[in-house]
Amino acid sequence: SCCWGYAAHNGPDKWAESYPVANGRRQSPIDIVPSDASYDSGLKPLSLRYDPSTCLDILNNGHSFQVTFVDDTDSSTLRDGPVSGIYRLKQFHFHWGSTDKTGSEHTVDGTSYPAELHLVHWNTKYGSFAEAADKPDGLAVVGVFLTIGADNASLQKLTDSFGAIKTKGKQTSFANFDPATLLPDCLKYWTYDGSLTTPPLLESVTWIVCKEPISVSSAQMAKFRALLFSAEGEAERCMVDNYRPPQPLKGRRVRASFQ
Ligand SMILES: NS(=O)(=O)c1cccc(F)c1
Ligand SMILES: [Zn+2]
Repeated sequence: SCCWGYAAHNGPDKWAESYPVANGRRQSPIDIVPSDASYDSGLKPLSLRYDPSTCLDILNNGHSFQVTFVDDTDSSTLRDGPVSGIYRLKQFHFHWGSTDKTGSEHTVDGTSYPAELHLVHWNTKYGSFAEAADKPDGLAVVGVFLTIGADNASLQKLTDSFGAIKTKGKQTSFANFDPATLLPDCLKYWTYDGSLTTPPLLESVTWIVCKEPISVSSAQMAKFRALLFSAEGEAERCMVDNYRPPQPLKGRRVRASFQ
């Protein structure tokens, strides 16, 4: 009944009670079926240009951990790809599982990854994230899958700060982090029209899901899972399985930037 979450009483199956758009026509995430995606030669390469000095802080918001950026200039932007205009980076965050078998929001041919990174950008034609958040072309989120492998030095900078943000509501300064270090070498992507994957589930997102994953080690995943959904002084609830399962495609087309 209270705030939304990922537990049985307030999780994805209950969200439609407070957010009827949960049953809408362009909900996210989806299962991406590569053989059903159509190559679109009109899709441009992604232009992601980030300025590490715009990195502000890292926060446990009770649903995930999030790194927030100063977005009052065009220093950190997404251009081209499937979008027109300039989109500014607002924040990035992750979704992950309780085991390495599950955790991503998008799936590929029904396969889940242990985690998924979301880099959230807003369309500068709307002046602010808040104004852009409910417009059909308001947001563009780049999704990057994480796969178990070698330690990821860039992720290590994030996990090293987790001691200061273990519980809901904690935040700490986080400077000079370059989000480009979290991107795969190859920026081939799938794109489709979708939504926020958490309440308010607004249908305002152009999704750009990278085909190539980045690595994360099992030890690093264990650190993600040691974060807490709960606030200090509350009964400890490990922050795991903070992902929404795939939603119906409802006639949408998924395009590929590659053949
Ligand atoms: N998980 S997500 O769709 O990227 C998202 C959810 C809520 C707010 C936001 F800015 C991004
Ligand atoms: Zn997300």
